[in-house]
Amino acid sequence: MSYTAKIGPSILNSDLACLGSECIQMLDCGADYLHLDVMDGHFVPNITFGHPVVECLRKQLGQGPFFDMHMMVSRPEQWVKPMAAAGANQYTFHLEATVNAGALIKDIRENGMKVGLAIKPGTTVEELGPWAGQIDMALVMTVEPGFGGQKFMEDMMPKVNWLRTQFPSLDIEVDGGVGPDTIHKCAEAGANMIVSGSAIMKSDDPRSVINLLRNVCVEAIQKRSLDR
Ligand SMILES: O=C(CO)[C@@H](O)[C@H](O)COP(=O)(O)O
Ligand SMILES: [Fe+2]
Repeated sequence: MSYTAKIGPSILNSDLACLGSECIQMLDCGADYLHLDVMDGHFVPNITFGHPVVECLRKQLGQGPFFDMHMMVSRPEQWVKPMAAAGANQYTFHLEATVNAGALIKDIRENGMKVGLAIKPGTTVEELGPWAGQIDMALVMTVEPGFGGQKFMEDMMPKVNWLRTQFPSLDIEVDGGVGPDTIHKCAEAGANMIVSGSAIMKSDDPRSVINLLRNVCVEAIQKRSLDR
């Protein structure tokens, strides 16, 4: 068991006019990484930002913070090089958005980034399975991608459980509606990379929320290791 609990705030619902300082606040509050949601208005019915913003963030924040790019875009192949040049660390693309996941995985690696592979709620985890040995992280969406602040879909947990059983060392991320009320389900199922947007951003005490999410995850990881 080589994975650890990591909390990645999603800055989608933050004040995007102050993106840099919002990210710095999250890191100061103990975030392990930043989950940056890229939407193209085509793969999802919303638009956010692209690699020029990521480049500015990297300049402002320095080399330290880990940027997990959640690419909710129709042609993920198109943005690999620009995102790598902008300073992205991990390129998480959607399985539904490509016809050649193998070539894309190779390209992401050749451009020096880690590989994340995401599935929407309607995609079965068995479709992701064949790629799991070639990626760094699997992202199980727990809402329909496109917007922050939606209700957590508990019926996605069997996917997480299946992945944890089949791939004991894989980083498994959950994203959508995750906060203090839903973290236990995610942690018990085996998720270790926790994306949380509104629950952290809207809290008066983001540090406590981040700590709570991490503690629940750490406990679940310890319990799983004792049960083995
Ligand atoms: O990718 C997405 C939405 O498509 C997420 O990263 C959300 O932005 C997370 O926000 P909450 O659901 O936690 O508010
Ligand atoms: Fe996301």
